[in-house]
Amino acid sequence: MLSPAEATVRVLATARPLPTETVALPHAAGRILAETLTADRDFPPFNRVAMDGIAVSFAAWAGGQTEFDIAHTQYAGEPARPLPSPQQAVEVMTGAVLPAGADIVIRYEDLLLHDNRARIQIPPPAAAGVNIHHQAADRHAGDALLRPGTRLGPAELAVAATVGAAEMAVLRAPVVAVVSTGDELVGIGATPLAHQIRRSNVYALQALFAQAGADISLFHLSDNVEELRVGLTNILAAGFDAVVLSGAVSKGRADHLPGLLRELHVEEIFHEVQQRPGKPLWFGARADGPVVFGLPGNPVSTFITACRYVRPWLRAVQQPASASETAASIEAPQPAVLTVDITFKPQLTHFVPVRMTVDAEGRRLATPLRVGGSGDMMGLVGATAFLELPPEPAVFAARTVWPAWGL
Ligand SMILES: Nc1nc2c(c(=O)[nH]1)N[C@H]1C(S)=C(S)[C@@H](COP(=O)(O)OP(=O)(O)OC[C@H]3O[C@@H](n4cnc5c(N)ncnc54)[C@H](O)[C@@H]3O)O[C@H]1N2
Ligand code: MOO
Repeated sequence: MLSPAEATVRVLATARPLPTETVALPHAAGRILAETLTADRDFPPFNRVAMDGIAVSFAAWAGGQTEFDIAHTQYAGEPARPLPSPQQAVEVMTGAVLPAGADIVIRYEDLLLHDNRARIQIPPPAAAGVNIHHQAADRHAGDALLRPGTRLGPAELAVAATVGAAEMAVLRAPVVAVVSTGDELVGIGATPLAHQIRRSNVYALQALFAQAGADISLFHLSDNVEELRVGLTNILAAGFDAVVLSGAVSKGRADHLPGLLRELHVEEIFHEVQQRPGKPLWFGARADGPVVFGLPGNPVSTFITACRYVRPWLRAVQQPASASETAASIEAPQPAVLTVDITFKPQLTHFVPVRMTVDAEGRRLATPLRVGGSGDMMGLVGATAFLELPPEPAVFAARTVWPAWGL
């Protein structure tokens, strides 16, 4: 049976970068940039007044002059007019261009204004430049600001807007079918009969994959082989990048998926991984078609295998071929200190949902949550990561360090 590390290699080997498309800036939120966005001008583009007040010549003020006639007022959005003489001042508003000839701004709070004259109430500082955001202080024209592979969040979109990127090349979002299977499952709006439960897994998967940038369609298929065959045939032909199934991959008489997928020309890449939860995990791919994840149906197994295998695949297909730091940007576990002893005897990698905290020395501490078993989805509430404990040793002592995957 494959280890989680070997299974990961096989999953990621199927990941190809998605094609690029051009989208208008308001539609780029959450997408992965596929080009370099550069500064089209200096930032700030001019010496920008940073406080409302007056602009004067520092040399005049430092030379002893404390009263200045106000020559005119310079608002933000007006072409710059110079300071007529070093003995005068210009009233300036935040965001205005600093008048040529002035090199310091004094806030209204530090002035007395009377009869078009300003008297400065504070001593001059050591040097000019105060309350001025100097041209190119942040970035120079031509500087690369955002590189391919960057996920476009709020800050990145503001940068794109300020350099005038009204549209930009991004990777197409992965399109993913999330499919629940099982005759015991009813919709969330239904009142289940005594032998039924509401389908919950697909909503966890939908939220998880949406966070990872995917476009998701939900489906439900019954355990009836004929219905499964027809439903799967349609889903496999519908142009999805990935099909993620939950349930029906274990050894039960209604666990038809592995056989059916083979019949539908989805090549099995592996079935079963040396892990708990999630041992029955199935993974395959169809030539010129989607990859298919068959996640074990128990809710904790579904969730952890989705985090551990599907999400890295979604990240990998969202790395443009031109991105330089591909390997680094693919998710990696972080070391964390286990806070309690754990004993786990099976020769399986053990995934343990934990809540992470940081101690006074900055160490990341992992405290296991009380999860009743892989059916106990309630136990996952509050989890912020899961530990990956190897098959050996059977006893994991408090204060030892293990890899943790963030949720
Ligand atoms: N004889 C064996 N039995 C089982 C084995 C095994 O190795 N030998 N493995 C166990 C493990 S481990 C797991 S995990 C489960 C996985 O089974 P399946 O993937 O076939 O999943 P199902 O049987 O369809 O469902 C399991 C469980 O999860 C519930 N479920 C399924 N889908 C949903 C959903 N969308 N929302 C909420 N709950 C869902 C389902 O009702 C079942 O209770 O097999 C063990 N058995
Ligand atoms: O290993 Mo299964 O995935 O625990 O319930």
